[in-house]
Amino acid sequence: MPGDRPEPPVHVVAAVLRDARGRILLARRTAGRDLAGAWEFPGGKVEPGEAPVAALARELEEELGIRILGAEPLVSVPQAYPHKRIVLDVYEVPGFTGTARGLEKQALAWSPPEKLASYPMPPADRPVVAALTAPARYLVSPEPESAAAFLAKLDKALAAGARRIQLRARALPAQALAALAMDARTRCQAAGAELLVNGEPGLAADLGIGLHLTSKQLMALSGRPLPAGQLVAASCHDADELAQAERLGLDFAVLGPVHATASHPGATPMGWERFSRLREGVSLPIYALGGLRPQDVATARRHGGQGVAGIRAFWPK
Ligand SMILES: Nc1nc2c([nH]c(=O)n2[C@H]2C[C@H](O)[C@@H](COP(=O)(O)OP(=O)(O)OP(=O)(O)O)O2)c(=O)[nH]1
Ligand SMILES: [Mg+2]
Repeated sequence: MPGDRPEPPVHVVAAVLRDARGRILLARRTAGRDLAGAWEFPGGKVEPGEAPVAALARELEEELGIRILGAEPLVSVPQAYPHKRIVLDVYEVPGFTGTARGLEKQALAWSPPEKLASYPMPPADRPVVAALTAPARYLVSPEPESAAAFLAKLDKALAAGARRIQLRARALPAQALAALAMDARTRCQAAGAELLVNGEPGLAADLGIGLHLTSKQLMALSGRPLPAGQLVAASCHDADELAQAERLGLDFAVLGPVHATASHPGATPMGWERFSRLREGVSLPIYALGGLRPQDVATARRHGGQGVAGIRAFWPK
């Protein structure tokens, strides 16, 4: 209907609580409620007029019997469910007093971060788990001028902490690209970083590295092109592409352009509001791309993003 506005989302606050061993607390939703049986981050709905952190403190006192000593924003995930929309606003809690107990008869579990993904959770929680366990920045290589120059930059980027990198070299002949990807793989492995190659499923399979699909490749596929455990990502610009990325079981997507950018002058920027609305329709982790800087991670996280992706601004000079 023209002018029809969707219901405003329900604001939900939830906490990342850690024990002395770094494990994170999950609570199981009890029978008879929506999403019953799913494991979630403890929390609940913000009441009218209530500040989010006050709501968080109240919910954790009611549900777990603890008092929090602070709360730092982690990620705020807009998510559309069949009968409602929510914003799952998640905070890192640096400390708390008391012992967490399931005061509403809910089961509790302390999970190491790397095991979180093995718990069945509501769709809105997948981006939260990704924010806790995967890199906030995704570096996309500028078209390499020479192999040596590219590898020198890669070394610098890895030394500066880059942990997820896309080798995008659309102009290189196949053999030169394969050689460069092998050298890059060695360096990324040594640094504990992930490497994805743009647009080359065969090369990714041969080298056992990740694959970043163009939106055109994404839409032509009918299944996931590499086994689970080998990263597959895609460039997306709209709801159909994101839905296809989710259907294929991809690991993450890049969505943009958020702002105008010199590398894609013809594309219409979507802005943060549209980024959030598109994010709502899928539960994939999504990097924002387009006219962003590495320091825009917090802004991306406020709109439900995993973080930011970029080309020039993201590489050491
Ligand atoms: N607390 C929490 N809620 C989540 C998570 N993921 C997710 O989709 N949700 C959804 C489930 C619910 O639809 C909504 C939270 O509502 P709720 O029913 O738990 O709220 P509440 O604790 O205030 O409980 P109630 O008194 O209204 O039953 O958010 C999560 O990780 N933690
Ligand atoms: Mg609750």
